Amino acid sequence: MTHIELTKAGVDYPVMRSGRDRGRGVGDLLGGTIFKMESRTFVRALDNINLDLREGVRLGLIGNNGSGKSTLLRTLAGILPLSRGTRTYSGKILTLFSTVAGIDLRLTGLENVQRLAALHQLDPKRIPDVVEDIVDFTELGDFFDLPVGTYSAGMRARFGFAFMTALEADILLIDEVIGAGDKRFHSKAEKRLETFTASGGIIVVASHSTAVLSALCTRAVVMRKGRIAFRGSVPKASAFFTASETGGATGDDPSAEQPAA
Ligand SMILES: Nc1ncnc2c1ncn2[C@@H]1O[C@H](COP(=O)(O)OP(=O)(O)OP(=O)(O)O)[C@@H](O)[C@H]1O
Repeated sequence: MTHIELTKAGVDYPVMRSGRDRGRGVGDLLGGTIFKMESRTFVRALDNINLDLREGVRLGLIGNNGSGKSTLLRTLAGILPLSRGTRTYSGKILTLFSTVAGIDLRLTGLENVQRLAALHQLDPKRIPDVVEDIVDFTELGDFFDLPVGTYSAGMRARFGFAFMTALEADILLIDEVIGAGDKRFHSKAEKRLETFTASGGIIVVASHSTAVLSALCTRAVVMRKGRIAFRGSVPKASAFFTASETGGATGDDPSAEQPAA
């Protein structure tokens, strides 16, 4: 059964530090927590994260700059090792971080699909169908035969999303890149993600846009200084996030301690 789970997970980045102590920023909302241990400096980017994601979940991550969304996605993906806690998963994980890993900006959309298909060991017989599906979904038209480097950010988001969702993944992890797409793309993406989770897939999307998360996700967690400050429906999480930005919601939400999403 497809699942991905973090238990009491934490990530500390070791950093070089020579600057003086400037104290906390306004409201102390930005970034993780800087601390010293044995004369070395670290940024605690994730702390005590409990997430148990099961089949059919579409989870959004929301939070200020530096609150830990990208670190959490990379931890879920297994790209970053944990400093504490455990990660277990079953299923094939694919990521869409800023762009598709392995893409060559000098090659056309079509050439990239052919290359990436080989990289992902796609059955060559499937490539024509995948190409047709991507052309249809992205609506790139003649741009499909131009180098991907000539695409706008939103066009690249369309291309990357269409390619990743055409592969047979169980868990999709998507960062801010999705926010570059327009409304039409988000509504097409929503339908595709619905189908993906209906057949048992898991999706985690990080975005600053509550509109994007409302369109793509059914649940959300609010990250704050590397911790889960709130978890619940997307509208409730958005309201909590907005209130916390204006000082109306402080401290971790008690429900955040429940490993459910
Ligand atoms: N390579 C790194 N080395 C040291 N610290 C890092 C590194 N990457 C991230 N951090 C720190 O980890 C914390 C979390 O960063 P992360 O990129 O996960 O946040 P984010 O929520 O994705 O931010 P944003 O919304 O700005 O993209 C921040 O304090 C950041 O300074």
